[in-house]
Amino acid sequence: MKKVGILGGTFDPPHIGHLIIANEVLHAQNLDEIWFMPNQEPPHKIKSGDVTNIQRVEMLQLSIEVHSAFRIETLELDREGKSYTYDTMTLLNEAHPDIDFYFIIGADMVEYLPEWYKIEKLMQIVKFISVNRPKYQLETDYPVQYVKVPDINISSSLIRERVKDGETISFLVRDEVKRYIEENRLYES
Ligand SMILES: Nc1ncnc2c1ncn2[C@@H]1O[C@H](COP(=O)(O)OP(=O)(O)OP(=O)(O)O)[C@@H](O)[C@H]1O
Ligand SMILES: O=C(O)c1ccc[n+]([C@@H]2O[C@H](COP(=O)([O-])O)[C@@H](O)[C@H]2O)c1
Repeated sequence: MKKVGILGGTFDPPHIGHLIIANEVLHAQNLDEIWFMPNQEPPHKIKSGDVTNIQRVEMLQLSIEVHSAFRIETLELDREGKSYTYDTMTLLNEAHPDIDFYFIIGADMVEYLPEWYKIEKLMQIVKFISVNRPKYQLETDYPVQYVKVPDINISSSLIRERVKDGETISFLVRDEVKRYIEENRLYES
């Protein structure tokens, strides 16, 4: 069976933390590929409203082109409403019976797991891999594997605040993404 890690996210915008954790998990778990999966509506927070789905996908494309094992899965963008992972993984398992999926989450999402939609059933249809994230706890009663990554204190919120305040985002996102944000005047207000 092919082993694929799914990094679901809002990617508003994608930053180097996403790339680092994807690469670390790819190697630590001997996965074949990582699929970056932008959500339509994040179940637990509100998108910034500054970007379109197409812009988030374009920034993801610019981010992942560095790695031949990185792909984008746009399935959640075809569905309106909140992107519940249970619904998505049911569809992905049906569409790819030859693939063993691993859903990758940062420690902030581990803390939130008890609130996930149909969490008990979700745990039965996909394996979870967690990674550490500064300021969040990894303890959970759910059967989640753990991959230790270098602590990365970068978030999409930080990038948005920096742009709004006219501060640098160099090296926090890929240069191509920085240029895209500037050219499209994203996150300025
Ligand atoms: N610096 C990081 N360290 C570990 N995990 C991270 C990091 N940044 C993002 N993640 C994980 O990547 C996934 C997608 O994150 P997302 O696209 O929501 O970015 P974010 O930085 O958390 O965004 P925001 O600041 O807008 O909440 C989530 O599982 C999140 O926990
Ligand atoms: O299904 C849920 O209830 C659920 C609750 C919180 C987060 N998720 C998913 O977890 C991934 C990371 O979430 P986010 O919002 O931090 O980008 C993303 O794919 C979300 O759709 C899913």
